Amino acid sequence: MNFQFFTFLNNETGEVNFKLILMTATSGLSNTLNLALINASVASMKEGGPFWQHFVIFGISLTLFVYSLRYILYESSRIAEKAVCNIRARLGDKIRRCDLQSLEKIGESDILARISRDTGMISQTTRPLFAATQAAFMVIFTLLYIAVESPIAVVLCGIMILCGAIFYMKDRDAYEKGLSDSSDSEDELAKSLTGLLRGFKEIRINQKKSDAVFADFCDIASTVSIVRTKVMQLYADTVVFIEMFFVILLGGVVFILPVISNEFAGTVTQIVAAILFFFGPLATVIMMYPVYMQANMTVDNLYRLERDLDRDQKVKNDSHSIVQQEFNDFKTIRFDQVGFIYADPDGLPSFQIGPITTTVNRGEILFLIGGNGSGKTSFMKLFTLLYLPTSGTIFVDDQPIDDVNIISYRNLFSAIFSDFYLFDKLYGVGDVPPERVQELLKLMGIAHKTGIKNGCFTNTNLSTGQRKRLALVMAYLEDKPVYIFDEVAADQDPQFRSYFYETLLPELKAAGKTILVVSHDDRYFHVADRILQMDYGQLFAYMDK
Ligand SMILES: Nc1ncnc2c1ncn2[C@@H]1O[C@H](COP(=O)(O)OP(=O)(O)OP(=O)(O)O)[C@@H](O)[C@H]1O
Repeated sequence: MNFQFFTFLNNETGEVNFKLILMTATSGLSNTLNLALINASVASMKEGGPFWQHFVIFGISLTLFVYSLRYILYESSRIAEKAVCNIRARLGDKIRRCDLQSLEKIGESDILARISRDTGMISQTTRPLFAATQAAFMVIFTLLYIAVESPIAVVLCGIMILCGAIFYMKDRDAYEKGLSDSSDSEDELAKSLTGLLRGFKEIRINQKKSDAVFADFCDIASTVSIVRTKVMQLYADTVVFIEMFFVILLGGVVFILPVISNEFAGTVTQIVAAILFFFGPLATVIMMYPVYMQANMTVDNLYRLERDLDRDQKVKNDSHSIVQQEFNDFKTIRFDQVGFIYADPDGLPSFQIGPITTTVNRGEILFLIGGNGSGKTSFMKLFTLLYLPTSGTIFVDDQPIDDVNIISYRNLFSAIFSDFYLFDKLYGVGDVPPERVQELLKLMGIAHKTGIKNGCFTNTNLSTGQRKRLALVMAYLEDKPVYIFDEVAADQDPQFRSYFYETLLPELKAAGKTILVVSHDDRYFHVADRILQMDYGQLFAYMDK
């Protein structure tokens, strides 16, 4: 028996404890006691019953049952939500500390499916699974009760349940495979849906593309439907099996037992009542078993994601909560034979950056030029150490950057990449006076489009150029020693472009900032102290003042 799901709940919360198990068993036991008391009371009617003693014990047992059942249902809901919250927080934390390359390898849709769909499944199924565990206890105690009433009856029930279990288990592998296929095909569907949403503009203006994408989406949706139908049909077989099994069990007790044992006649009513009584719980246990298998699989998926996030985590000592300022007064950033290699899906090198040996001085304005695919973006990711070098070392002054100081190094930068994301809150800039934000918005010419309220921008539905200006506002507020601007001026009007190159960059330089700008605006090349060129992954000096 695989207890992975319950182990997961306990690992995440430490609260699947003895008391919870005891309460689950108590709930099963007290309900069996209810049955025994009802049976005893019925039997006592021949001797002048029902007796008040039975009634009192029945009251106590019922109270115990209600209390323990309520306890396990409340606790299991709380534990499930706590476990889900913990794993979401832990995975979220690992994601933010993960290497960019690992994140790119795992893929956004896999992460979204795990953190939203799989954790949602755990939160939905935990309570029913605890209820099924309680039902399993009830079945065991009811069988014990039958054993007390008639040992031969429990042997017959036991044999029949065993045969039933063997028959039922024969589909287990098919069921597990069906669940696994279903989970894989739903992941594919999530990926396809992401494409449909992200590529909305492209497909909306191209009917052929729209039809092809939609056909692909329908194919995947239909695969999901076929796989799910198969799983559900196996589930339907289970339901039919349970109904049939129950009737066979009752028939066996009523027709076979009297033939093999003549002491049975006196207890027939109690035993039939007991079977009728435990049928509900037994059905729950059997029906919940596939759900339990699915829950185990979900836990597997979550831990697989966690392992993937951990595996490529090269920076072990990520003291992320303490952002040290140790490099803020740096004089130089030096690349010593720094190289980076992309690998294709077979692990073979597909594109190489460097090895690069160069020095960036504090307060320099550097322009980076190069053709499409020459490696500019990759170089920026390497410069900021979002990608870790596959060879060579980066030095800040004379200090090599390693696992211990990499977080401080990364915190030197404020970057606007071409695919930047704009948060609508002023995250990570402390308590900035709203007047200062307003002043910057005015400076960037977007004060009429957005403002600041309770630490949030009032509007982020802006044009591409305006969004870049808002990103510049954030970059100013972050006030880092090194700025990286990837084609920030490309979507700006001529006035702002001129302002960006001829006022903003020199002002930042005057404030001691180091700036790397990806730009093809040769009209403004005079602003740069140096121009670097990327070509097939190699860095060359294009112009040096
Ligand atoms: N995640 C990745 N995995 C594998 N190869 C990649 C990846 N990203 C980029 N490359 C490859 O690295 C090379 C350099 O890409 P990069 O994006 O750095 O170029 P770029 O100069 O910024 O191009 P552009 O001006 O078109 O944005 C390209 O050949 C590209 O195919």
